[in-house]
Amino acid sequence: MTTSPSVAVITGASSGIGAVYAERFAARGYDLLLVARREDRLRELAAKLESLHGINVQTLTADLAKESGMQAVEEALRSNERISVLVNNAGVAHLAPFTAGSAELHQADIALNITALTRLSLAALTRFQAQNSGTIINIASVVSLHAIAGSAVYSGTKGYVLNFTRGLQQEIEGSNVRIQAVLPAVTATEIWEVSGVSMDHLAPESIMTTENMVDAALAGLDQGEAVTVPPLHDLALWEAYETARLAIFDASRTGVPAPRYQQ
Ligand SMILES: NC(=O)C1=CN([C@@H]2O[C@H](COP(=O)(O)OP(=O)(O)OC[C@H]3O[C@@H](n4cnc5c(N)ncnc54)[C@H](OP(=O)(O)O)[C@@H]3O)[C@@H](O)[C@H]2O)C=CC1
Ligand SMILES: N[C@@H](C=O)C(=O)O
Repeated sequence: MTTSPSVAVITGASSGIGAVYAERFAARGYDLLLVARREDRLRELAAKLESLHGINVQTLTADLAKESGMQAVEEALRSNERISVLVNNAGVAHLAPFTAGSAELHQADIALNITALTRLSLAALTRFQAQNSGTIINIASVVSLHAIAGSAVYSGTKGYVLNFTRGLQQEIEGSNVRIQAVLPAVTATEIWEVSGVSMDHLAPESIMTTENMVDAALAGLDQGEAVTVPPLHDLALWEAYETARLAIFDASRTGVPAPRYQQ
């Protein structure tokens, strides 16, 4: 009896980081379900990966900032029992002063970066927990840890992705389900043109290729990391940050205002 390959669902697979995740999961023998709005790009990538790797690739054209798009992907995640990987990668950035953006623009960015990621995680994780297997990869950002002028909404959404992932990781502890948060820094993709900041304005030495970013992130996944920061060389910095973060949380359970606030 032959068993069908598992399926990896990759959102935002029509360019950049998502397209490389598609290639890497194809090389690992997965069938794919590729999601984005640009159908021509998805079909082109699907044809290439099918012919290179002999796998089956489905495409789903969906706007994940819209209810109908979210529902279409939720339905696939709920109904296809072969899906064992979800890469929540689709995301958008508009890097400009907060008050220069409209309510509609901010709402659409939040819908894609937060709402869609949350709903697709729910659809996938419900089944993954029931079958005690499956992997979710959530693409956050180093700006999950820091915000600068012009990145308030984008950093806010990516902060959500990191903390949301941390919460889920606590809930699945002890099971065979895996959830990883990936925090890329500057990576050479189209997101920069969309964001309003050209990559030409960035320090060339700070820019990582999509291939290096995804390969490092997958190495982190294979090593069992919960949070992977591909370009961070000094791991001691991360460990100090984690230690301080947890220490502040624990030390805040005093029930008493700190002396500096007592008048
Ligand atoms: N590049 C960087 O420097 C960094 C990127 N990231 C994150 O990496 C992820 C991937 O981005 P990246 O590869 O850089 O950028 P790209 O712009 O190359 O890719 C974004 C992907 O998301 C898809 N997408 C955008 N809007 C929608 C939508 N409304 N519905 C469905 N799909 C959508 C795009 O496809 P389509 O337009 O066809 O819909 C595209 O496939 C994002 O979450 C981003 O925040 C994090 C840190 C750094
Ligand atoms: N995507 C980048 C900004 O647009 C980032 O997360 O650093």
